Amino acid sequence: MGARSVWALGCMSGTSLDGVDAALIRTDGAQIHEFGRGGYRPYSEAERRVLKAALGRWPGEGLEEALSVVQRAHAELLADFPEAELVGFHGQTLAHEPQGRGTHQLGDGAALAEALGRDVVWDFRSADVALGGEGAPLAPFYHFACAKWMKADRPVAFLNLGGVGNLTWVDPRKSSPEIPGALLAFDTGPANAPINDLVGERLGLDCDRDGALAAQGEVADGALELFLEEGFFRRMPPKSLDRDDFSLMLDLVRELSDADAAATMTAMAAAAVMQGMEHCPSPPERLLVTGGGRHNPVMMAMLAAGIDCPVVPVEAAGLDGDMLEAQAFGFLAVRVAQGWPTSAPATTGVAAPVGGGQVSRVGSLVV
Ligand SMILES: Nc1ncnc2c1ncn2[C@@H]1O[C@H](COP(=O)(O)OP(=O)(O)OP(=O)(O)O)[C@@H](O)[C@H]1O
Ligand SMILES: CC(=O)N[C@H]1[C@@H]2OC[C@@H](O2)[C@@H](O)[C@@H]1O[C@H](C)C(=O)O
Repeated sequence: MGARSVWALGCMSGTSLDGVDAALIRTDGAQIHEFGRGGYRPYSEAERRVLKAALGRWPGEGLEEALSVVQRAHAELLADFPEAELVGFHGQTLAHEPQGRGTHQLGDGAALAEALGRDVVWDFRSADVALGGEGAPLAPFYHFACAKWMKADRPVAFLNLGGVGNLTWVDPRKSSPEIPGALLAFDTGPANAPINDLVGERLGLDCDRDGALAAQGEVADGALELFLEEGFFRRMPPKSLDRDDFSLMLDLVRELSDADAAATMTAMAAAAVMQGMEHCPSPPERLLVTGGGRHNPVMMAMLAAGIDCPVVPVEAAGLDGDMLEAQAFGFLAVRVAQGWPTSAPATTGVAAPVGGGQVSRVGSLVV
């Protein structure tokens, strides 16, 4: 493919199970040349129930209905983007045990390529896990490109507050042409997923919108301390999590009122990030927050109170925090098509830099 810049369409169905994001990005897999439009296809209540019931399952474990939800949602959304030359299809993570059974993103990229008539890159995480890596997070190489795009000249950190949280520290002054040099990345801990589960179970809500419930509650310090005793927080990065690895959180807040439980879980997500910040090799100039959690003012205020550098949404740097992960998988798709790595020892703990992803070609990309 040389260093040609292509319009890639990245699509992400995240651990929050709210829907599929898609975003266009023009890139050669090293630099961001232009951002394009994005789109969103929410899952219906019934679809979300099907996906939730499929969580924790592996291929061959009765996933036909969930697969058809994922395929249909993506095909519908992606049909609105005829200008895409290449598609990066993350799929829906159902299970993630990098040191155990592997990692499982539901989705059939070959079928999607046929349905769309576009080349599709998919199954981004398996190769990394096969080489001893965590398989996640994979956005860090894209965060590095964002730091360059922003013309950052000092270390910055990116925090994604999705269902799970993940942090990337990047020094934009150091890099090689194909592998970003100075990076450290890892999952920080649970973020929105347990809060969604709490308010879903107790109040039938999708999420604690704008932190309205948490704002009325008191943080239960005892529960917060027990949470921080989890072994995950003593592990050195790189490290990653499955969506429900911290299901004990619901037990820790079971006796609390709705508002106190929401406040405590929000504080848990923020405290996990504060612990994570201690791993940064040097203090970042600022912490740029992406993902749905940046819309939660209670979570953002807790982070700002506990972190030494400014904590701001990525919009402060001209980026789009609702689309950044989808853009990341468009960017990574181009890297895979180039034969370039998508992860490295410092981002996933993989033995050597590796390019994940299967490529299902139907010939849309002129190389
Ligand atoms: N206004 C808001 N107030 C509170 N929470 C919000 C708001 N908007 C979004 N969220 C939270 O953000 C979540 C969606 O975040 P996002 O789309 O970044 O997650 P995801 O991509 O599914 O997860 P992951 O990054 O773990 O794969 C919602 O499910 C909700 O919990
Ligand atoms: C296994 C998996 O799907 N992990 C997701 C999840 O959601 C956030 C966090 O946990 C991160 O590790 C990853 O997603 C982002 C997009 C990543 O790979 O960078």
